[in-house]
Amino acid sequence: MDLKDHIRGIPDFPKPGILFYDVSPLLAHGPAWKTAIDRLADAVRPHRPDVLVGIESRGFLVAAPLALALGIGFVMVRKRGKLPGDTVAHSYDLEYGTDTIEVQSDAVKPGQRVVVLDDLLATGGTMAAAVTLLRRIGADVRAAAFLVELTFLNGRDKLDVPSLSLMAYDS
Ligand SMILES: O=P(O)(O)OC[C@H]1O[C@H](OP(=O)(O)OP(=O)(O)O)[C@H](O)[C@@H]1O
Ligand SMILES: Nc1ncnc2[nH]cnc12
Repeated sequence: MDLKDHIRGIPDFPKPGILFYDVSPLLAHGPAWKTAIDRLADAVRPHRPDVLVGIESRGFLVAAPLALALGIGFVMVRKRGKLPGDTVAHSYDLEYGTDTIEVQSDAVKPGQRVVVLDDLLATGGTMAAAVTLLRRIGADVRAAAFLVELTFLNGRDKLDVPSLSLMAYDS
């Protein structure tokens, strides 16, 4: 099955000049979505994660079912101000703006092996910020994984962990 058949490119969203890669059709198609999670499970399993981390919000859609498929726990990295209790935060640049993400300080036990999930790798700013945060709370970050990678933005150059993606676009 070609998963790219279920990704839609929408020009000029959220601002002129950006081609938005929309994963909604993939999520809405049961067999394609199951295939995507199965393929990610096969790619992520060799990294032997103790826990998966998802980045709000589209990263949650990937990490939660994948954690269930692998039989391991799921931890949330959220946008600023959403998580209760003691948190650590990190700000970063996006392809179309800036943002801040947070994680609860006790979300991961020191030395736990984690793989971080997001729907899409663009400039890499979001994932690099998540890796920084997770290390600050003691995580052993083993890999980053995505449904879609925009290779022309060279996001993986910002990451010092192995980066896995199911679909790559070069423009
Ligand atoms: O590699 P980068 O340039 O950092 O961009 C990728 C990030 O941008 C999108 O999230 P967005 O902040 O738009 O939020 P959303 O998941 O809530 O839609 C996407 O889901 C990634 O998290
Ligand atoms: N071009 C893009 N399409 C979809 N999500 C994105 N997140 C950052 N850049 C994006």
